[in-house]
Amino acid sequence: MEIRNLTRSYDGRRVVDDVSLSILPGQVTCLLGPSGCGKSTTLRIIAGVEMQDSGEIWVDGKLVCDTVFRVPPERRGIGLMFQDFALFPHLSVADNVGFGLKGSREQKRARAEELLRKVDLLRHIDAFPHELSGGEQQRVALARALAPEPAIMLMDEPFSGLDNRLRDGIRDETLRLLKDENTAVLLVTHEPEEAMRMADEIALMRRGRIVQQGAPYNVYTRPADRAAVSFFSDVNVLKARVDGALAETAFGQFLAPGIADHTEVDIVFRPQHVRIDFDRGGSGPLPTPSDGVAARGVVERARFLGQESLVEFRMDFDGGVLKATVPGVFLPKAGKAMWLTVRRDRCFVFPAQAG
Ligand SMILES: Nc1ncnc2c1ncn2[C@@H]1O[C@H](COP(=O)(O)OP(=O)(O)OP(=O)(O)O)[C@@H](O)[C@H]1O
Repeated sequence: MEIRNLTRSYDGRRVVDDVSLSILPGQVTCLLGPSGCGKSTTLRIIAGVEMQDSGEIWVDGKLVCDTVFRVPPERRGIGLMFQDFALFPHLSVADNVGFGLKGSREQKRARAEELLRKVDLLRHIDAFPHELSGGEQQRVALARALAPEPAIMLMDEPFSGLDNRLRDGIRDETLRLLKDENTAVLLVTHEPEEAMRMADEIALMRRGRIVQQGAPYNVYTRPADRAAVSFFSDVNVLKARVDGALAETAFGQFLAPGIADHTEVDIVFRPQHVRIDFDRGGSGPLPTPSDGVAARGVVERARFLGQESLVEFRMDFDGGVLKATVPGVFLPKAGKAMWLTVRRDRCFVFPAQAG
């Protein structure tokens, strides 16, 4: 499926702004972004329940809709799965799954059996929805959406109604089934973890626009801007000014290629890329090319978060706070002086943003 330059405004405000995307068979593309950025509107336009102001949607080289021509939703070969998926309460599991299918009763039953076996619910084929747990109902909804063999599946926050314990298992199972059926998937979510877990491709959306697109690893390690870094994790930000393609900081110099002299920059890095060293008689580790210069800070607070510990330092050089995470348990006492260094290859330098 190819989406070209979709635009949609409400009351003069563009909520979908020139969105283009390709979605391939057997791949999960995640539309990831904060609440209100236009993800659901994009999905509703693709589903055909909402009209765009401009732009086109193509499937398999055929035009599905532009501003004049429009294939109706039910003839687009698109399956839908939304957060508030509703099974028909008065129909059995088998009839729910077979609902959108053509053919004889036996054929519908056979397809329902095939899919229910795949989601491991064959034993519940004659049960009614209220007899199933939330997670089981979700799997029935997935089987129902996949039953007509849609070439494309649109999923809008499909797992957000489930409790955490169930969610990981159902996500993985859903992924396996979608791959098995070679479906092209567009999944909308506001949770970076979900996108990282599910996606072959992430399209990061902000204020109606796609600001970055790529494999999860690339989007995470080569973010387009400061907001893209902080969307995925906590960040630390150092302020500096460029001089001769270098930005001078208490952690030493950072390369700022392509940024004009005198530009204010943000040097952004994640807490897991801060290294902590103990104070040795008032000094820290010697400078290295990979870690730069050490800067002194005093522990303000340390908390154990389960897999890792988060330590906040009040830094000597500007009185600001920097965060560091350390795997396992590391809970130094407040007031203890330590030295921080930052992995150079994990820092991003961007022209400064306000705030
Ligand atoms: N029918 C409508 N009329 C007017 N404004 C709308 C309509 N539908 C959506 N909007 C507005 O468009 C913006 C984008 O909404 P949309 O639901 O696409 O965002 P989203 O990224 O999916 O957010 P969420 O994750 O919270 O659902 C919001 O500000 C919303 O208030």
